[in-house]
Amino acid sequence: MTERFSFELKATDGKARTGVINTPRGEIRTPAFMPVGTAATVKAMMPESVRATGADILLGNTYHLMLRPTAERIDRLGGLHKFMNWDRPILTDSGGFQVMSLAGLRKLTEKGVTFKSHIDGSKHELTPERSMEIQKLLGSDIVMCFDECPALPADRDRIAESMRLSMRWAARSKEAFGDRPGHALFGIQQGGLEADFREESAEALKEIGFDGYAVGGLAVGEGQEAMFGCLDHAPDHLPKDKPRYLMGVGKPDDIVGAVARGIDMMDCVLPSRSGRTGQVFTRRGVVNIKNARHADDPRPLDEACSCPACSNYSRAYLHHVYRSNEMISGMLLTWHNLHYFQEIMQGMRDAIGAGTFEDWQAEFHAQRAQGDI
Ligand SMILES: CNc1nc2cc3nc[nH]c(=O)c3cc2[nH]1
Repeated sequence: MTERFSFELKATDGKARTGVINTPRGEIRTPAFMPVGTAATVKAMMPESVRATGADILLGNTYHLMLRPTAERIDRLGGLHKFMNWDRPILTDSGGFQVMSLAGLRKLTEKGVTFKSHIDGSKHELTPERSMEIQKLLGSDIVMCFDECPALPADRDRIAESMRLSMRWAARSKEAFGDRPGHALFGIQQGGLEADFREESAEALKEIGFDGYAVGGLAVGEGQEAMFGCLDHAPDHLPKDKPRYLMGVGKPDDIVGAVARGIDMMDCVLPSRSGRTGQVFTRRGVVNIKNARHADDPRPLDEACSCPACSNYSRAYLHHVYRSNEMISGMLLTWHNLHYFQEIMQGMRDAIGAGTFEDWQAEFHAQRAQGDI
């Protein structure tokens, strides 16, 4: 077990990379997908089940936990790992993105943001310094800089102004983070879809120096074509020897396309949220389990899947418990979706290691039928 945080690049295939991030709480195999554990739980999953799907690391949300139960209470109770019974690595985001998408009555200044809680309307402030303090109280292994993620579409002036504010906040985040062996601080590249601003942001972050670099400002409604267009150049300016984390992505084909463009880590609520709304991801495409055509279908969701849902239950059963609004529906479908997302990651890690990523991608796309299956 290492006391330090380090990234080992094991192999590359084109722009795709595979490696291992070593942390005091265990290793993270890359490319890695992080299930989202918003309020100290990956919804509908026990932590041991999250691990059983193949996850090495999960994500916690600063915004939600600072409001309820508060970072101070989690610290008094031994930190987030102990609190939620997950002893492997946790990455926490810095809160800015959730403030802009969830909170009420927001006021943005050079200092930070003030806002009203979406839970009880109480007033709060987030600054780079406060975000670092909260993430330290939570005990997270990978801390994210406090940044501002502009809504797209936005004009170039707005994108530049926002990116430059985030770069000043990145420097303040680094200053406030201090020197914490075994813990990592990741900078977040901004710049919208503008190649010149993306390069300027990367240069600013490298000047400050971070343990890893996120590509932020994407998966905000720009669509896959625009996102991939940005990913065709944005990661190129980031250090090759540090992990690259694309925030908030995504659907299976988004994930594959991002890895093909040099991304090492991703997170998304899609597999868990979809597990609760009956949307099931399979190697042949999406199954909407609420569709009446499944009512008498004795087959599993996916014959080739080894998860508990596919091993022990029929589509007819899963259709029934979804329609009956039974809790086991969210449990089984979430488990399946997370299992499938981790299977995609393992497939890519193996293919990149073997130099067969092109063929793997071709097979991945060939298997996907259109629409419901
Ligand atoms: C679901 N899409 C999405 N989730 C995000 C989280 C983020 N956090 C910090 N900074 C970001 O730019 C950022 C962008 C994001 N896009």
